[in-house]
Amino acid sequence: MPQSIRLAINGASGRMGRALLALVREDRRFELVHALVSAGSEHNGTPVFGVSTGLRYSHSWETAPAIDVVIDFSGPEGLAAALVHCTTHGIPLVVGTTGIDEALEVKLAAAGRQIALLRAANFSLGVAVLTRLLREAAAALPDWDLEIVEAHHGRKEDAPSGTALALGHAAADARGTTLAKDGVYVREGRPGARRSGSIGFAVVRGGDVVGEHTALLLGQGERVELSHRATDRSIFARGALEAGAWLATCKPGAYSIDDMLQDRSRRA
Ligand SMILES: NC(=O)C1=CN([C@@H]2O[C@H](COP(=O)(O)OP(=O)(O)OC[C@H]3O[C@@H](n4cnc5c(N)ncnc54)[C@H](OP(=O)(O)O)[C@@H]3O)[C@@H](O)[C@H]2O)C=CC1
Ligand SMILES: O=C(O)C1=N[C@H](C(=O)O)C[C@H](O)C1
Repeated sequence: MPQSIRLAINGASGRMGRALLALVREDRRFELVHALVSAGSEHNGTPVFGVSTGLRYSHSWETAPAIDVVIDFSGPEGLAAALVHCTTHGIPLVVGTTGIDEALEVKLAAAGRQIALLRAANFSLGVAVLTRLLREAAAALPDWDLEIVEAHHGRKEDAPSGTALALGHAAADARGTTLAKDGVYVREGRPGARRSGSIGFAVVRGGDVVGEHTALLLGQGERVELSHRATDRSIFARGALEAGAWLATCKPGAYSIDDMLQDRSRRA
């Protein structure tokens, strides 16, 4: 049997981190060698899988052992630190964190020229298909109004979600425009009539909603609704692990989920 992939999870104590730990424990492709949390975390130094395995949560990259791939679901600050470690040591990095600002975007673009880096705002297969369907619908119905509505749990920190923005970028691209030009994120007071060609975003936050996205294509007398509803975080974790196993075999470069799916179907 080939050697297992030495995996580090950045953000290991979070909602996504816990979903990953539950799967990794049963996945013989991987050996979890480092589980990172924030410097102030209550989990720091405590056992990850119970005392018998010896692995403890850590806030330090300096004490990291040899790693074959890092999966990050930590947030922008944690991701910035992971980027430094991965680019310094040439380690492939899977990025799930969303809500990334311009400065970090620039660093990510640079890192994608040095290491194998795969980013996805959403690791579910259903959202990959939804994105393709939306591209097609947005291009086929160029004059219809387009609005993207998303809903998430009340603890989510960024808005609109990374997935909503990725859907918006895909639709804008299919219509030959950009979100910088046509995205509308706030409507309040008397914003006036809807500007033709704009792409609007609406955000719902509350409860334990895992993640829901709907693209509304609104015509006169009819509409198309394309929706995806995640009901279990393990779908994102499973997708991220597939990405990690694949990325560990890749040369440096910036990759997407579509790159992985195409490469795997070519090899099959
Ligand atoms: N691409 C996708 O498919 C998905 C993306 N996401 C995105 O993933 C990110 C995380 O989401 P979620 O798990 O819900 O968030 P949580 O807040 O539940 O988890 C964040 C985790 O990151 C840790 N952390 C915070 N700061 C640092 C740091 N500086 N270094 C290392 N670890 C750190 C926290 O540790 P502690 O609190 O113990 O200090 C915690 O374990 C978000 O950006 C979210 O939008 C979420 C789901 C799916
Ligand atoms: O924070 C979350 O929970 C999620 N974040 C991602 C996003 O911002 O799109 C993906 C998923 O919807 C869950």
